[in-house]
Amino acid sequence: MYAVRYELIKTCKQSGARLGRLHTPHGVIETPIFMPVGTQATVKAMTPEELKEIGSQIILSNTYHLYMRPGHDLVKEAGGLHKFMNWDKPILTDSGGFQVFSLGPLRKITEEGVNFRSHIDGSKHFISPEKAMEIQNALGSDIMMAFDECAPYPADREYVKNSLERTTRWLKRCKEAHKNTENQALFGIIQGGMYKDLREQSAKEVLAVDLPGYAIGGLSVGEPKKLMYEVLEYTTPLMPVDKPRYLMGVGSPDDLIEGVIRGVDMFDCVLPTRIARNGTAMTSEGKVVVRNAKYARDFTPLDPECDCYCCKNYTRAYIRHLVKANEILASRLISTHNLHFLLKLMEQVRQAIMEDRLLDFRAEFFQKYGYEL
Ligand SMILES: CN(C)CCSCc1cc(N)cc2c(=O)[nH]c(N)nc12
Repeated sequence: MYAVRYELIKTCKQSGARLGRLHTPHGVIETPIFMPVGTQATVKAMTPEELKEIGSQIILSNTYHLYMRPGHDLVKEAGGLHKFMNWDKPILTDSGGFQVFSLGPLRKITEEGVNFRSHIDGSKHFISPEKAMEIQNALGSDIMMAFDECAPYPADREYVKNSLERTTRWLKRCKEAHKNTENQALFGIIQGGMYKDLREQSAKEVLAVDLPGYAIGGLSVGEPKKLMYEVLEYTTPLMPVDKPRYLMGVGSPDDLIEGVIRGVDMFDCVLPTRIARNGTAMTSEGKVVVRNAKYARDFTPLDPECDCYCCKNYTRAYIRHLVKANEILASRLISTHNLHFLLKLMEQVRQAIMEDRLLDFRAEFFQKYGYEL
């Protein structure tokens, strides 16, 4: 019996996309789902109440960051991550693999694990699959990601093949080290870069490890969108239909819709909150860079079609003023809007799957947002 169980509700007759429900110890999640990212135990600039208000069903946090600060033992002492950050819905934690590999020259990979220096104070550290599991077990997240290597892009075949094979060996060690299987679900991560035969090999090896869910890693690492869609096209069909499929690190509006059409159920991305802090909003008519002078006397909302707290109460002129004055409220308001925009988009996607019209919805949305089909 797993801690997390996926229920396939319906498949869209027009696109093949899936409508599902993910049952977790902290509640049920309607999929396809976008997961706001809260790397350091907070979705930046947002309170848990505000996240619930805009419809967040689950949030992400990060093993590497919380291990480095404040330490997983402190979070455990606080009663676990849910209690520590006052979030009583599901939490997914990434394993830290991606983060330690992003440290570049500061890290050394061995079969045992990864030696690296802290991005905070340069101190030496070591994370192994076992350590990544110990940390996530201490955090108490509902879904824990296996410790993997996300190969860089581009990367040569030899490197990608050796890396995916080590990721498989690490996955087996993660499963071996997993305590608390009743309350926490371990997801495996399929790698293989942009090579079809290596994706097939990684899928075969990772799916041979019986787990409640699986992710597609190694994408959204700088490759062209078309290449990501191509890899998805031949990877998702290899995955079981009765388990959730999580595409890691993906989150622009077009990528979410294209990913759902290719059979993905779960997504995460820092994009909505990151661009918010740079003063950029996602709106139904495309991006609005609100710091732009043309909005100085624009007394209309960020998005005329949006019913979020920001769009109901503030104008572009006011938000531009806050951005120019580097006021904290600018980040709060634009983050609220951008997250609401993506969560609302996924709600419309789920509705379109229910009505067997997701391809029509894509055409309508792309036309308005200014995307090319
Ligand atoms: C908070 N986010 C920035 C981090 C969560 S998603 C990170 C993330 C993003 C991408 N693109 C690929 C991978 C991958 O292949 N493996 C792992 N473990 N994480 C990944």
